[in-house]
Amino acid sequence: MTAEVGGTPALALAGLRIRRGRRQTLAIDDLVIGPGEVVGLVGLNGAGKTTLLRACAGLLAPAAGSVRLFGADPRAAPARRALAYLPENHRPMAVLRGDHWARALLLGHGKTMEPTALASACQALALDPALLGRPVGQWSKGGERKLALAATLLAAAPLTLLDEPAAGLDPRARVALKDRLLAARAEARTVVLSSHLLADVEELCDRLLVLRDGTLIFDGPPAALCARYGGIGLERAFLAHIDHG
Ligand SMILES: Nc1ncnc2c1ncn2[C@@H]1O[C@H](COP(=O)(O)OP(=O)(O)OP(=O)(O)O)[C@@H](O)[C@H]1O
Repeated sequence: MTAEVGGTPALALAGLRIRRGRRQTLAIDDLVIGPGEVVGLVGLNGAGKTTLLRACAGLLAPAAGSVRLFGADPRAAPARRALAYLPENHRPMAVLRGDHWARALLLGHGKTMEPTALASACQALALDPALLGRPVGQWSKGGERKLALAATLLAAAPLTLLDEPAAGLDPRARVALKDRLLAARAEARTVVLSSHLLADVEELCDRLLVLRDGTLIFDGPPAALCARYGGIGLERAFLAHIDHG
């Protein structure tokens, strides 16, 4: 467990157990994320990253234990107001215009949409705001992802959970996303993001969580994991830890 940075933790898990049928898919005994931390969640396919993020967002009922967002149950109104969550494969109805979808996403986070702010948020993610008046079904998948990210980040929630935010983005958009996340970090917002891109996690995150088979096997700065394996680089250190840690 890492101590909270100050005040109420943004996220606190205790004795958490998530099951699918009779199978346990997640077991986290103790995890505290303080306000202002930017945390990278990594693990091989099926390790439990999405399950953990969904549990934090209050979308999975724990078989045991608790999840607290700023001290509140994630399904309670105060926690919902503090949270912005973008799932991995969030797809809109194809007939929805981009700006209408963005409005719906923001409403879901309790925010109203300022058209100029949305246009700037799109530009900041290398998305042409001229697309906003067109049905999303006519956009590329990367365009949809950029819009979903723009609206989620525009919510400026105290806690943002992003499931593989960079998946499907081109290099320009990925760099733009990293700049937006670095800006969120500078504003002391708490962000937890899952990713398979270890270099991005190393660049963005103060803290790395490594999941293996639904359990947390590393919690600390990315540099500490590299140092443990003799400075072989984060990706190789991650794999060494998965295999032997
Ligand atoms: N709908 C489902 N029904 C049953 N089991 C599921 C379902 N979704 C995920 N699981 C199982 O839960 C475990 C964790 O899956 P999860 O999707 O959380 O992993 P992940 O780390 O996000 O994987 P990936 O990197 O592939 O996205 C896996 O064993 C997976 O098979």
